[in-house]
Amino acid sequence: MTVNAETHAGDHTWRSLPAAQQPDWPDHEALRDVIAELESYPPLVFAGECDQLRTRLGAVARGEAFLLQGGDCAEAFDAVGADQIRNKLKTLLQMGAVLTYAGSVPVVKVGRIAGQYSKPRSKPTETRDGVTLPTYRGDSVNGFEFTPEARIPDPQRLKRMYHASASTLNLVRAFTTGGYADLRQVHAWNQDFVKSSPAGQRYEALAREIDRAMNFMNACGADPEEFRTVEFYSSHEALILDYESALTRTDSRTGRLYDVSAHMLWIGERTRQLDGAHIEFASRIRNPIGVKLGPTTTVEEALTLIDRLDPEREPGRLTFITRMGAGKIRDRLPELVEKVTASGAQVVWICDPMHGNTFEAASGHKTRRFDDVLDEVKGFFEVHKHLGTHPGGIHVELTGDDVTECVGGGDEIFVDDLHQRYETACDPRLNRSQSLDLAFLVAEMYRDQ
Ligand SMILES: O=C[C@H](O)[C@H](O)COP(=O)(O)O
Ligand SMILES: C=C(OP(=O)(O)O)C(=O)O
Ligand SMILES: [Mn+2]
Repeated sequence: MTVNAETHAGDHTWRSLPAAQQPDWPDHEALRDVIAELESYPPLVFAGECDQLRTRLGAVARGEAFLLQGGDCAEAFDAVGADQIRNKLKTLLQMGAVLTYAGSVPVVKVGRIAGQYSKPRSKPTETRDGVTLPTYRGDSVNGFEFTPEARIPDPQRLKRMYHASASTLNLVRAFTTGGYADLRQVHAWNQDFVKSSPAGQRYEALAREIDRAMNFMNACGADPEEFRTVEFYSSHEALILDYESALTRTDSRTGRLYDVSAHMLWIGERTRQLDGAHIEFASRIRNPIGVKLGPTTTVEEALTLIDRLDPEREPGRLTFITRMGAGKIRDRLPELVEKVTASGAQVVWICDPMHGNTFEAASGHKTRRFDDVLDEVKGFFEVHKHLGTHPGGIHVELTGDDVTECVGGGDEIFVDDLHQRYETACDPRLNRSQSLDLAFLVAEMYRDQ
C-alpha cells in the first residue's frame, strides 16, 4: 500500500480563499462531524495508481496516445446497481475498442464514475408552478425530488457519496481485471445490442476484424494474458472542497499529498477562478488535474493556470478540457493552443463537445444535438491539424442505457421523443448507440489527422 491512511494531512490553504458553488449547509456542527469521519476512512485509490495515470497522460501530451473520458453528468445513489455500472463500462470499453482499432492509437480510459456526485449550477433556485426551491446540487448535497425537505443540503450525504463511490469502484475493478474486459470478450460486450442498432452492427464487423487480428497475434506467439485486463481510471469534478480535502492524504513514499477520492480530478468552468479555493486546492495535490476551459478563457488565464497547476511542466499533470460550443471552437481555440504551445508547456488538450451545446427544447427538456457535438469535435480536430498540435482526446457525458436525452444520431432521436426515456438528473447524455456512433466518427477523424 502506497498511501499511509493514518497520517491525514488534508491541506487547508484553500480555506482562506473564496470557494464558489459550495452548499449552504444549515448545520455546521454536523458538517464538522462528517468531515472528521471521512478523514478516518480508507483511500479509494492509491497514490501509485494516480502516478501511473499521470504517466499515461504524459504519453497523450506527447501525441502517443488518446484519452477517452466519459460517463454520467451526475451519478445518482439509486443507480449504483450492477447492471447500470456494467452498461456504462461496456459502452466505454466498446468506444475504446473502436478508437484503438479504427484510430490505430492506444487509448487511456477514464470514467466520470465512482465519485461524480456533485454539481455546480447556473442558478441557486428552481421554480416550478410558482413554487421556488433551492436547485439540486447532486446527490452528495441534496435530493433531486422537488420538495423543500429534499432540497435542504445534508452533510450526511457526503458519507453516502464515499460509500457509493467505493461500491462502484469495487465493481469497476472487478469488471476490468476479472476477465469481463478481456479483449477476447469484444463480441460479448455487444450482445443484446447488435441486432437492434446500426451502430451495433457496425461494431460487430469491427469486432470480427479484432478477432482475426488477435488470432493472427496468437499464431505468432503473443501472450493472450496481455489482453485479459484493462487499465481503467476514475475521475470526477473536485467541487465540494470539504469532501475532497477530507480525502486528501500524505503518500508515505514521497510525503506528497494526493486526493485519494479518485485518480484524476477536474476543476469546472464555474470554479476555475485563479484566486479561488478550487485552483489553490488542486495546486497542492499530485493527482493528474483537468481544468474546463469555456469560450471566455483568455490566453493569460490559461498561462497562469499552467504556472499554478503545472509549475514543473510535467507532461500528463495538466489536461485542458475545452468546452467552447460548436459555433465558437474554431474561433476561440486556436489562440489558446498556439500561445500555450509557444510557452513551452506540454498540456493534454481534450474536447468536451457537450457543455457548450446545451439548449432547452420546447418541451422543457435540456438537450443537445448529436450534430452539434460532432461539429465541435470536428472543429477541435481542424484546429489541432492546422497548428500541428495533438488532439488528445474527448470528454463526453454518456450512459450505457437506452435513454432519449440527446437528439439525432444514427438511430435518430427526435425532439418529440425526448420525454420517452429522459432519465438524467442533470445534463442530457449520449445513449449507447450515439456514443458508439461518436467513437466511429472520432476514430476516422483521428486517422485522417
Ligand atoms: O454539468 C452540469 C451543468 O451543465 C451544470 O450543472 C449547469 O447546469 P444548469 O445550467 O442546469 O444549472
Ligand atoms: C458542469 C460540468 O461542466 P462545465 O464545468 O464545463 O460546465 C460537467 O462536466 O458536468
Ligand atoms: Mn454536465
